[in-house]
Amino acid sequence: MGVLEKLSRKSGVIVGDDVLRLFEYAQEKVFAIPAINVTSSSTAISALEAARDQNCPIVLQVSQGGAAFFAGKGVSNDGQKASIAGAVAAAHFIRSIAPTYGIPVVLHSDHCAKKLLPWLDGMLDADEQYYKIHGEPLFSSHMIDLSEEPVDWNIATTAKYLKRAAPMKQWLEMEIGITGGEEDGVNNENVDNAAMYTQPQDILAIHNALASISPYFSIAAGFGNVHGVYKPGNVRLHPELLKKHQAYVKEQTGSSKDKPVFFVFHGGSGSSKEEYKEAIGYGVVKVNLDTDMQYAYLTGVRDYVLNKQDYLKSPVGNPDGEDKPNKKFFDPRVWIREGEKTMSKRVQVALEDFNTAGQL
Ligand SMILES: O=C(CO)COP(=O)(O)O
Ligand SMILES: O=C[C@H](O)COP(=O)(O)O
Ligand SMILES: [Zn+2]
Ligand SMILES: [Zn+2]
Repeated sequence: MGVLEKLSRKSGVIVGDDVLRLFEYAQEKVFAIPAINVTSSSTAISALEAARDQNCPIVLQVSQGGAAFFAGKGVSNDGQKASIAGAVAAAHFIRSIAPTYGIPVVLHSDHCAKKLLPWLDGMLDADEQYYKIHGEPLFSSHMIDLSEEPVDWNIATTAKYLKRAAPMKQWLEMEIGITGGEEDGVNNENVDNAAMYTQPQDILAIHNALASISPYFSIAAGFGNVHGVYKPGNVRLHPELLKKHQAYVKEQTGSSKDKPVFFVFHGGSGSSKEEYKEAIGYGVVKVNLDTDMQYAYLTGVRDYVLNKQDYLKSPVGNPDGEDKPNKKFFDPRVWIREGEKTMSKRVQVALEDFNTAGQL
């Protein structure tokens, strides 16, 4: 008995009502799905492998910069061309490989600020083209992040995008309240403290505006979240705000649900198990993790290179003999694999922390 019973597609990229059912089930069983930022086939499979081994669903997401990296840093990103092409390529790769891992996968795109909207427009064009052929969008979901703009404009523009996504039953995640730290080169390190903590009235206004269009949306509400990892004590999270938002929306809308809102936890790296647990208890269904994964991937590669340095200094010749070839040490499948293993282990820790493990 698990989430697979609720899903029409049990393996590979899921869309539409399956995404809704997955998040509903997560709220009911009080777990969240880690959303792992992927920038390559290698990081994508590291996350898939972890979810397969823990028998659970996973969200894979590409940021605007990550998508450009997928396309290749040597490609011009004028007009978001590289970010669009890279996101589409990542989506096709993930769609093609995910069934091999035998788990449901949500295919998502991360923060899209106002100046990056041409990127989202380009992905939506690809979704609509895919929909014409396959009856479903290429991506399960996208994020729009107009949290730095005036609230009214944020809500009205998000609603416009949800209207475009709705006929495809595509999920849209939006942001209100600014996530601190850095994202896509936008520095929010000195942002006004109050702007980082969302007000319940804003959540209600969003809920009312979006629920009348489509049920397929979630809110990344600021509760002190910060991207990146900092010295302990520098970030103060207030997940209890999410509890207040749920109670306020329930009271104001007369909803029969105790958790009428699907929340997303941004800046998941560096938080404590207690913070995750509390936030998940208040209806967080997705926790974004990037920085911890970047570091985990590095450690495997770093330790390999440091431990094997005498075998990596030249193509031939190592401590075992000056004529010994080093090919089996510098083959990228060997050292990149070490990064995959350490990243995969870190994803597994998240799957346990968020109570995702074993939920299939
Ligand atoms: O929120 C994130 C991506 O949107 C990830 O944040 P971290 O890098 O802090 O894990
Ligand atoms: O926004 C948060 C994610 O960590 C994405 O980061 P990025 O823009 O450096 O790829
Ligand atoms: Zn943001
Ligand atoms: Zn984020």
